[in-house]
Amino acid sequence: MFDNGAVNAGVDNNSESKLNKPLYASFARAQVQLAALEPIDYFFAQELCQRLGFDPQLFHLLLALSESLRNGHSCLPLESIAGQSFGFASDDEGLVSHHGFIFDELKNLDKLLTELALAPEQHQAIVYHRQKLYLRRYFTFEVELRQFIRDKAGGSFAPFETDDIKTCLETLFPVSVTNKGAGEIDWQHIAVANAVNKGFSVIAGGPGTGKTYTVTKLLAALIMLEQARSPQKQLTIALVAPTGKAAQRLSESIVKAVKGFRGLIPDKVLAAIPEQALTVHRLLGVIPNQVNFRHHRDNLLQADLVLIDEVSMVDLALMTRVFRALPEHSKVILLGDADQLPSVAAGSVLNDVAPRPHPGFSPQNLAYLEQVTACRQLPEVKSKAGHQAADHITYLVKSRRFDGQGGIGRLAAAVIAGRSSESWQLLTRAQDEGDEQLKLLPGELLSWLPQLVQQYYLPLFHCNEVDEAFSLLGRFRILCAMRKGECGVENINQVIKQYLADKGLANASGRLYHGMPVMISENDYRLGLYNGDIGMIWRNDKGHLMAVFEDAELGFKWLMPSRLPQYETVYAMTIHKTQGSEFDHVAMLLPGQTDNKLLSRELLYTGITRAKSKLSIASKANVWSHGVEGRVQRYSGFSLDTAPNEQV
Ligand SMILES: Nc1ncnc2c1ncn2[C@@H]1O[C@H](COP(=O)(O)OP(=O)(O)OP(=O)(O)O)[C@@H](O)[C@H]1O
Repeated sequence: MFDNGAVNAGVDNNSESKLNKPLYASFARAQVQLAALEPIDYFFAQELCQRLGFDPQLFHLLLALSESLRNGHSCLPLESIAGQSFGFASDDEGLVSHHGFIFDELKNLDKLLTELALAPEQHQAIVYHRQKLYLRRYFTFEVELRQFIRDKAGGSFAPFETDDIKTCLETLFPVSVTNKGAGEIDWQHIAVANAVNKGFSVIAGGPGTGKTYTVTKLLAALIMLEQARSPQKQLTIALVAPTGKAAQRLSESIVKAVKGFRGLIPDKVLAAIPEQALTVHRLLGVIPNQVNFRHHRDNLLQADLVLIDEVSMVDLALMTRVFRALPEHSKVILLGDADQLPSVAAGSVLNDVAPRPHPGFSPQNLAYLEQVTACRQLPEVKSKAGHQAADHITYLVKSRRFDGQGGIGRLAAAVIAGRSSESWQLLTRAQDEGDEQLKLLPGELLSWLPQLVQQYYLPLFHCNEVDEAFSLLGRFRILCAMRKGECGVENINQVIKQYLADKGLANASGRLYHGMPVMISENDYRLGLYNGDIGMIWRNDKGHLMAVFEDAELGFKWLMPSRLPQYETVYAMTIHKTQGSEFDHVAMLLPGQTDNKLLSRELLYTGITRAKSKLSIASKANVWSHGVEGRVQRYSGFSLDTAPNEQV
């Protein structure tokens, strides 16, 4: 069946026996018909059809659902596939390699799934709800998370007096520019005012918009107000981020902000702001070799407030687990940049809770904000229906790092807005216009790569101390869109290793060498090393080659290389893996061809915004515009604004 070349050939829609028989004789036969089919999709669909019947439409819906989950969606909306072909592929000449399968129209698919009784209360492994098909696990996560957030947003804590908030804000924002003139709203001031009386808040904004600066003032505000209300009470605050690197950056930014606030904010208040951030996994308490954490709904965390940074990287399942482990009274503050790539695993929590553009505040919230900040220019929400999720979100818009004139900031803004020709012009003209920040690298890899290696990687071999080497390593990184191909991570790392080996410094055949930068590619909870952690191979005082990693408590953690979990060399890394990190100089390489599903404006934006002061890009014009025009879309059924009985 299906392997005679015709689309949907051999499907007997009327046959009684069809529901008992697998549609394809084997996985290999299915692969002949359907392009990009993975074993997991096939066996998932087989397994479920054993119970639900081998209806061809259902079987292929299940394949599509499994593929959706692999691609990070939390569900499969029927409208995204109804009437369309699935698994079809042809080559450049139009020669068909996989005939695929054509899905029925929406109303027929809807009828089929409705009749199968897959509603949430039916306790099937899959759920059909509001024309979306889910794996029950993800449906449950969405329902749960939405309810948790709504409960927090509903506020089960004692609010502060408005006058006290006003006084506190006057201390924190003494020369507020809130009313300086039209369009000059100080969103940092508004963000603190907005979050200080809520149980759930999101502060979102691009790089350098002052998220950490603002949230440090917010923590100070909460501590001041709490100390005034109950002097004996010490707020327990947990600062967390999804990766070790992001946690380290959060700690550093908070320390810097606290230092800058001395004199403005009482020392007693600043002393109560924690400066050490943890990874989300560490907060929840990893149990080696188990998916469950030490903290969960029956063993709650002790926290009055949990601040989660870089939320775009946190997936749906992990976020739900954090909320499950929180006591009822604890507040949650999420920080992140919703324009960045979503999490690797399924979900797009930040995007789902913080829709853009901001629809405005509800009249009630607006009145409160006007009262405590004296700002009269805030946007009011147009529609008054539903739950006011937008009241819990504030966007910071002004970058303090990129002044709007520098190339990196302008390029990032043009890319995320999808303005492909403008962004390409920024790149091509950068040289002529003397832009110090941007550079378009010439086409041939070997015409520019050696110079960057000499500038940034050769000096690693001349460092006497390991901390000097780490600080050098943190200054520059090559970011690739992909792993494979000439411009992929694997090839670039090999080319650099060979170049260094030719100079007698590195070892290109895979043996360890002094000064080799490595990145961990699997979590090892016992060693406290996580996927994405970056370290170096370094000769210790005794002359032994050791693996060394920066460590928040120890300074450096030294390990025998034989103990390392899986790792790879890291002169170049994927853009995906650099989320949560920044470098003074970034060189970003795009593939040579446009036939690449990974390219998207979110990917380019994430890569661009990893650069603090210099960005060099190697790309062809057509690949660049293909990337800027592409979008990452994540399907989910999650919305905070629907009424409770509408579920998800
Ligand atoms: N209102 C302000 N006045 C002066 N400096 C500010 C202000 N807001 C932010 N900054 C400075 O701008 C820089 C970036 O701020 P911050 O690190 O808080 O931004 P962020 O949005 O958290 O950045 P990231 O992209 O690193 O997450 C810091 O040096 C900070 O001290």
